[in-house]
Amino acid sequence: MPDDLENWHVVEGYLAVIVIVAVVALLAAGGLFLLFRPRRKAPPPVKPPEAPILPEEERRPAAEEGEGATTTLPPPVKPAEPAVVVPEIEVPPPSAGRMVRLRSRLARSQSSLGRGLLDLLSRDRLDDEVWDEIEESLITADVGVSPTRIMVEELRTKVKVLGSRTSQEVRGLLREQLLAQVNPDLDRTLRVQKHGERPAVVLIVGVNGTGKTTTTGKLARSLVGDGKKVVLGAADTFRAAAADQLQTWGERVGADTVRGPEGGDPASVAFDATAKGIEEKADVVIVDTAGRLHTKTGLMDELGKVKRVIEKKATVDEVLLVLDATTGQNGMRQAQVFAEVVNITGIALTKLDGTAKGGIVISVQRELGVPVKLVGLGEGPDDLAPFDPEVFVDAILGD
Ligand SMILES: Nc1nc2c(ncn2[C@@H]2O[C@H](COP(=O)(O)OP(=O)(O)OP(=O)(O)O)[C@@H](O)[C@H]2O)c(=O)[nH]1
Repeated sequence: MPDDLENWHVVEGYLAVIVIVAVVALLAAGGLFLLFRPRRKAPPPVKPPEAPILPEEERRPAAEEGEGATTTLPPPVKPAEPAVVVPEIEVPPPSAGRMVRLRSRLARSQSSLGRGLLDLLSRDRLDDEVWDEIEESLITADVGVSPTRIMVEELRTKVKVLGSRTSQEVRGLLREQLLAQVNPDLDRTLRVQKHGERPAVVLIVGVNGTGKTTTTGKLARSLVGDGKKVVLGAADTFRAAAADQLQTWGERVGADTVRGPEGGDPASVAFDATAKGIEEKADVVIVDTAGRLHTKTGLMDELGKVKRVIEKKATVDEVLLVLDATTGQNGMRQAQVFAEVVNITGIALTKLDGTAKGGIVISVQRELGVPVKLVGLGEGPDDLAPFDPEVFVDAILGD
């Protein structure tokens, strides 16, 4: 074989080796690429749309219909247009006959006293022990020691004269005695008559918490019910809520309320209320005062000043002391402090529906020397009544 041919075979051998190596290298590189190729980032999971949150009452029927039940959603509620609130002026009933209307409330709270006394007085033998029991019943009902003694003495004498008694006679005797102590002859008319162009002024005094502001509001209603034009003065500047409360009472019956800044001078509010009453040609101005029993002189100064400034423009015709019937002797002591610092002309006895101790009517009149003119017989706006002694005594005795 010639040398050239031999060389050519050697070159061919080399070339084949190179090709094989190149193919193997390519395959290896491809495998490595597949193994380590960069991964494409997965897209974020798509969140299913959230179901609308329905109010409790709309969710409940769907649950009751069972799983898979379809619920028809109510059409979206259009927000209501803001309504213009026109306060409705109420027409309260007149004051006359209110105590008769509220008689059942009184009977409910007071008749146990009457029943007890009638039972004791109807016994065949009325010995000292029974008389002691009668005395105790009267004292427990807050009648007061000395009116109780007077009543028991009178009853003893009359029972002796009568001898045997029918239940009607016993009732008659007790009625007579109770009525005498309540005293139907006292003048209980509210002085709310206008003086020419000037309105009458009523000052409401008493300890806070006795129902003073409530009574002022109820009185305004009652006077409006009697056809009078009323202006209110919120001179209880000590308690901010009292002015709001009074204003609400006034708005309900169309009466304007004059108020001042919280903690301001009560006398200045009383003065402005009187001026407003004159300007509006009102019949009555009712001024609610603060009832802080800080010191007696402080109270005297405050109420004295309120009265003096009103009297620059009008006359204070009525000073009503509000007393909570449920507070018994404690309330009575506080009432006495007021009576010492201001000339009280009448008592408004509140919450008489909430106590069996109706005898307080007798004792408070006696202690303070002024008549009970108004009684509160409930929380309703028209549950304030002119006091009527006969209705009161009959409610105690029952039918
Ligand atoms: N049952 C009954 N509740 C009454 C009577 N008078 C007032 N009240 C209630 O007593 C509650 C308490 O009244 P008070 O705490 O004295 O409040 P107020 O009327 O603002 O009185 P002041 O604090 O004195 O201004 C209120 O819910 C009144 O409705 C009443 O004659 N009978």
